[in-house]
Order: sequence, then C-alpha cells, then structure tokens
Amino acid sequence: MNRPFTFINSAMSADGKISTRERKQVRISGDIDFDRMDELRASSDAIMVGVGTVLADDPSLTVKSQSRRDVRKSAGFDEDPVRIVVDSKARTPLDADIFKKGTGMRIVAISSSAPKGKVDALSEKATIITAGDEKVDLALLMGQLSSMGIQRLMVEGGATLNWGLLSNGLVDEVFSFIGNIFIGGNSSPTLVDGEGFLKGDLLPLELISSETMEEGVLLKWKVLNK
Ligand SMILES: NC(=O)c1ccc[n+]([C@@H]2O[C@H](COP(=O)([O-])OP(=O)(O)OC[C@H]3O[C@@H](n4cnc5c(N)ncnc54)[C@H](O)[C@@H]3O)[C@@H](O)[C@H]2O)c1
Ligand SMILES: Nc1nc(=O)c(N)c(NC[C@H](O)[C@H](O)[C@H](O)COP(=O)(O)O)[nH]1
Repeated sequence: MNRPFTFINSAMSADGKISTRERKQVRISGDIDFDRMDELRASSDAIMVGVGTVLADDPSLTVKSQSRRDVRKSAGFDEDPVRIVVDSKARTPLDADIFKKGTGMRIVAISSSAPKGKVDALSEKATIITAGDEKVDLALLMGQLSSMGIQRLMVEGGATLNWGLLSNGLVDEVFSFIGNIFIGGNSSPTLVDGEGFLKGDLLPLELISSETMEEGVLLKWKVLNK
C-alpha cells in the first residue's frame, strides 16, 4: 500500500524520556533545535501527533517563522502543513490550539468505536478520517493520507503513537535531539513506549548522522524495516 515518506522528530532527555511521569511538557530542545523543527514543519506536507500529546501539550503544530510561512504561501501552499491528530475515541478538545491557531486542513483520525456525538462535534473543526475498529489502523490511515497527496509526513510523537507507527513498519527515519537533562522515573514516557519489541525482534537502525547541538546531540537514524 502506498504511504507518505514518514519521519519522527522528537526530543528526549539524556535518559531517554520525552516528558515527566506527570506527562507535563518539558522543554528539552534549545533554540537551535526548535528552529530546526520549525524548518522540518515548513518542509512537510503534514504533521501528525497522537491525542495524548494534544491533551498534554496542546500544541498548535504551526510554522513559527514568518519567512517560512511566506515561502509556503508563495509556492501556493497553505502557510501551515496539514495537521493530523490520531485519536481513536475522538477525545481531542474542541478548543484545542490545533483548531484555534494557524491555517490549512486539520484531520482527526478516529476508529469506528468513537462516540458519535464527539465525532459530530469534531467534524465541525476538522476533516474526520475513520480507520480501524478499536485503535486507529495506522497502515490504512497512511494509505488514505497518501491518496490525499500527502507525500512527506512529520510525526512529532508522542510515545505511544511512535510505537504504533514503528511497530507497523511505517516510519522511514527518526530524528532525535538528546538534551542535557535527566528526567528519570519508570513511568515517564520515552521516545517509544507501547508493548515493546522482544529479543530477536528488535527494530534495527542505521545511523545517518550525529552532531553536537548546543548542550545536546542530534541523532538521525534510518529505520531498517523488514
Ligand atoms: N519531547 C518530545 O519531543 C515530545 C513530543 C510529543 C509528545 N511528548 C510527550 O509525550 C506524551 C504523550 O505521549 P502519549 O504516549 O501519552 O500519547 P500519544 O501522543 O502517543 O497519543 C497516543 C494516543 O494516540 C491514539 N492512537 C490511536 N490509534 C493508535 C495506534 N494505532 N497506535 C498508537 N496510538 C494510537 C490513542 O488514543 C493513544 O492513546 C506527553 O507527555 C507529551 O508531553 C514529547
Ligand atoms: N522537538 C521538541 N522539543 C521539545 O523540547 C519538546 N518539549 C517537544 N514537544 C513536542 C510538541 O511538539 C510540543 O508540545 C510542541 O512543539 C509545542 O509547540 P507548538 O505549539 O506546536 O509550536 N518537541
């Protein structure tokens, strides 16, 4: 099945966490990495997050640089990429910043088990894509996004969505900024949560590049899908 070229961009602590055990957002990236993230957003057709990230961070997922917005507009694109929330049960708040800020299409991907009332309310704010019964069928969703012309997809987490995509072989590259903090906590979200791979079935990566960036390190990986 066709799917977009998909990369995860995330930031994690030196001990691999992406937020605290309270799931409170932690600023891990420095200014340079946030600007790199903004460039990635501006060069993507769509940006995807899980609803857990929306509930925890209320991200707008907009392009911040006005010059980058102008370039997108002059090329005939919306100033913001398509913004997608993967949200099985339609839990995305109606007053979320993803709806209040920015321009362009918003998509909420739900499963067929989502409550009808919530879906109807969200359909006023976003295009609804239904894929899967209990959880969103991510492979099916990717095929639908591809058929909509989305060729380059940026995923900004969080921990559970990253697992869902990686464990289904749906990710091509992973960019991870590792910051100079320890977060700790055996219940703090990591870059990849979910069930986890078992010995003998671990997901291999190929290092594309590593570079020191401010007080941290940026690693870029190619995912060696089976
Ligand atoms: N540091 C970073 O770069 C970064 C980036 C994003 C999020 N975060 C943090 O991560 C945390 C959120 O991560 P999370 O794991 O709680 O939620 P998440 O953002 O990964 O969303 C998970 C939700 O997506 C939905 N979903 C539907 N179908 C799915 C499928 N097939 N596979 C997986 N998910 C599916 C489910 O409702 C699931 O609960 C927050 O604390 C946030 O601050 C950090
Ligand atoms: N790259 C990155 N570095 C971080 O230090 C951090 N905490 C996040 N977190 C992921 C999520 O993308 C953020 O919550 C949004 O980046 C919020 O900002 P926006 O309103 O979307 O611009 N991401």
